[in-house]
Amino acid sequence: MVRIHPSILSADFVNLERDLEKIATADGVHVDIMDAHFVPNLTFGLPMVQRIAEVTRLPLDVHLMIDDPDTWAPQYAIDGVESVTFHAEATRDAIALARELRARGTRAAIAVKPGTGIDRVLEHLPEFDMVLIMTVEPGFGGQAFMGEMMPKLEALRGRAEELGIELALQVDGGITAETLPIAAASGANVFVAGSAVYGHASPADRIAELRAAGKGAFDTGMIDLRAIHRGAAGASGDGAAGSLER
Ligand SMILES: O=C(CO)[C@H](O)[C@H](O)COP(=O)(O)O
Ligand SMILES: [Fe+2]
Repeated sequence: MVRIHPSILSADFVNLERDLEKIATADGVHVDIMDAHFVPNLTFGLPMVQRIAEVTRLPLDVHLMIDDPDTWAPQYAIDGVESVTFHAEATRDAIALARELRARGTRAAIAVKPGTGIDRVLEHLPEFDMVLIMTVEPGFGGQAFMGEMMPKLEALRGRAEELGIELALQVDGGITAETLPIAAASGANVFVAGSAVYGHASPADRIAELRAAGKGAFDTGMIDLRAIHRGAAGASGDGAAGSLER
């Protein structure tokens, strides 16, 4: 199933309740928490997430771009929050943190920046409910999609299939009706879109377009699309190499 999670980073923070209503047809709300340390930008914290959870019926997908998630992430496992995503580059102990989040009743997700490899995530895949592959450098909306991250998605989807586990595979950054099918063909099934949704006169129409683009990719057949993408982009396995270290 294709899930569309608009990012409220591109919403009007002063009119957030109104802007949340505009995305009522989505599958979840992507909430970017930035601390001006892990990334060079600042958004908001737990009190805002609590209020967002109160005013929307959609499940929240919290993307923590903060230092020391080992200390702070568990606090975000509140009612209405479906998943808490922390960065591999910021955590001291990804497995202990994932277990703590699951114990608190939320889905545990790990994110990797474009320059970070996925070897350790692959090794411990059953510990996570979702993996977020960043397709831009985290920090800002409106950047261009990095197609060279697709081998990471393919490696993760392949490993999840081998293990027979359900894995949500999320992409964040530069998702549009054109780039979404490329990520879907590589195994992604949860799509974050900020500027594409809120930059459109009708966010609901854009959500429908994104959903149709994703469904089209799955109907066409992922294997065929992967082959087309490889042919077009000459994708190599480079993006999947490396460790979890910065
Ligand atoms: O995590 C993020 C930035 O770090 C945002 O979720 C992302 O940038 C969404 O914006 P856009 O769809 O405009 O690229
Ligand atoms: Fe995000």
